[in-house]
Amino acid sequence: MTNTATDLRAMLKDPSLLETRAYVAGEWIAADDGAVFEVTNPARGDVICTVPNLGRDETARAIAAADVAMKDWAARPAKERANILRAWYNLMMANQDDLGAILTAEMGKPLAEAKGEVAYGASFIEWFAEEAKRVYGETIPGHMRDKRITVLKQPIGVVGSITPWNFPNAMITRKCGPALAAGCGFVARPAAETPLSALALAVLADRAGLPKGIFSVITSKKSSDIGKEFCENPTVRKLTFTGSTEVGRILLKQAADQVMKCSMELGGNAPFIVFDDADLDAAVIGAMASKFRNNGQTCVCANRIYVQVGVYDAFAAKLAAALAKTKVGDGLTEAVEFGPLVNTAAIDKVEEHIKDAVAKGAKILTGGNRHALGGSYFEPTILTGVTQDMLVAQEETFGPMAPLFKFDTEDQVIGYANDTIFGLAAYFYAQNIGTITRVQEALEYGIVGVNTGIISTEVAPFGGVKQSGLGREGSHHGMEDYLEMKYICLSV
Ligand SMILES: NC(=O)C1=CN([C@@H]2O[C@H](COP(=O)(O)OP(=O)(O)OC[C@H]3O[C@@H](n4cnc5c(N)ncnc54)[C@H](OP(=O)(O)O)[C@@H]3O)[C@@H](O)[C@H]2O)C=CC1
Ligand SMILES: O=C(O)[C@H](O)CS(=O)(=O)O
Repeated sequence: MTNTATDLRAMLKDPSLLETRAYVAGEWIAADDGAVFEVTNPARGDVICTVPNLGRDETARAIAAADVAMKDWAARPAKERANILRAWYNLMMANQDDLGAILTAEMGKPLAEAKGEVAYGASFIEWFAEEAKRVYGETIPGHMRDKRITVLKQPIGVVGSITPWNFPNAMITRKCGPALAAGCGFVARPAAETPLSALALAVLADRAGLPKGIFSVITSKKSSDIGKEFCENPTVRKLTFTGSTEVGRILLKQAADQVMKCSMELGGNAPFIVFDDADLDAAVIGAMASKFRNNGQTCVCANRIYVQVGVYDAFAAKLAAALAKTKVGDGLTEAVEFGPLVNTAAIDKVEEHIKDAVAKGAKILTGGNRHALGGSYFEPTILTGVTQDMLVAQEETFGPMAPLFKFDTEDQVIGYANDTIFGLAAYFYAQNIGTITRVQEALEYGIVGVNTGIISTEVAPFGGVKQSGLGREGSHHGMEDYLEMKYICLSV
């Protein structure tokens, strides 16, 4: 093993996808002041490359270019936009291996999972290429003899986008797909930890024929200045954000000054409930998928696992046995289920939750320590005897730690599950149709998985209630966040 930059370039079929300049107004640029910041590989701790550290001036230029470009882009026939988006989708899938390798290098998720994210991300471009052709208005019977009423759907305008490091490909395409399909201009600011996936998408966007200026990628070490430019620049009509509820609140406050339309995909605290009559083997498969996907660094992952008293011990033993078959390592060089966490700060949160739970009576069934590989690797962990008074019941762990809570009755576990400010995803396993009907209705969440631990798809409306967000992404509903409705009253 040499270093990531050398190994990565050797892996890539198309090394030009490892782009290290920012993409602004259709040009590949450095920062105005020449500043750069490092992009590191969390699996090895080495520096992959540097990218430009852009600020508000470069962001303002990207916004202005998007505004100019969208005049023609929005005026094109929808099928023209659809065809270009479809060409972009085709290029993403044709370069899936390379995009996956770049994603693993900068974020750490194992290569198989990274390639899966590329396909998931591409599916939003494919889906919204089709939705572009179905932005329908309506006519309404007039309220007076001489009145004719129509309703138009028009692109909302230039969109500012801020996304997290945990899905550095799909979180961008889940936003730019509908925005570009609707005819909007789009300025993306990816997380500082993971700019390379966004830049690779821009390389392919250019090749697909997206008009210069309609899509820009702002790389920056800090995001707060970029966020302020998005919120204060009068040309920006929409802010779309995926990340923590804490930052979502900051952005909503900033966006209020211009009464800016916002889409917010925020934090979660997903309950995963196993009833006595559940298919336990299926529930274990679901828990492994939901809890440990992306090393638990997922807003919809199971954060609290509630197991009914009659099957608690059996479920715990089966889950531990399944976990024992998994492998931790560098996702670029070997087939593993667990890579490193994105950084060592992420480990601090996991350790804090474990320490707090054990201090309050929980037991470590497996794992519980930093991994022997060092760096930001952590042992996949299961805790038993977890209770509602522990930190993990109220905060996202965002790491490979499965806390098992015990419950007695349906009413009790619904109360536990809903006792949080979050409302993104929830899951439960049961066979009785009465239980299923009552529980799916009683859970206060935007997404409910019934006898499944994976709910992510481009065809369904993804989003949360309470403090997990505003709006929906994916499905035909996903277009609405990037359209304005215009009511025309014609007097004849
Ligand atoms: N609902 C959903 O679909 C998802 C929700 N999340 C949530 O995100 C969190 C984990 O991701 P994480 O990246 O740590 O979340 P953060 O909220 O810390 O960061 C998300 C993005 O916001 C940027 N950011 C941070 N502070 C500001 C600010 N003041 N103004 C503008 N932008 C800012 C970050 O930039 P930088 O990091 O470069 O500083 C990053 O690009 C978890 O809570 C998770 O639940 C994650 C993915 C999906
Ligand atoms: O970042 C996340 O957690 C994603 O929203 C999860 S998903 O869309 O891949 O389910």
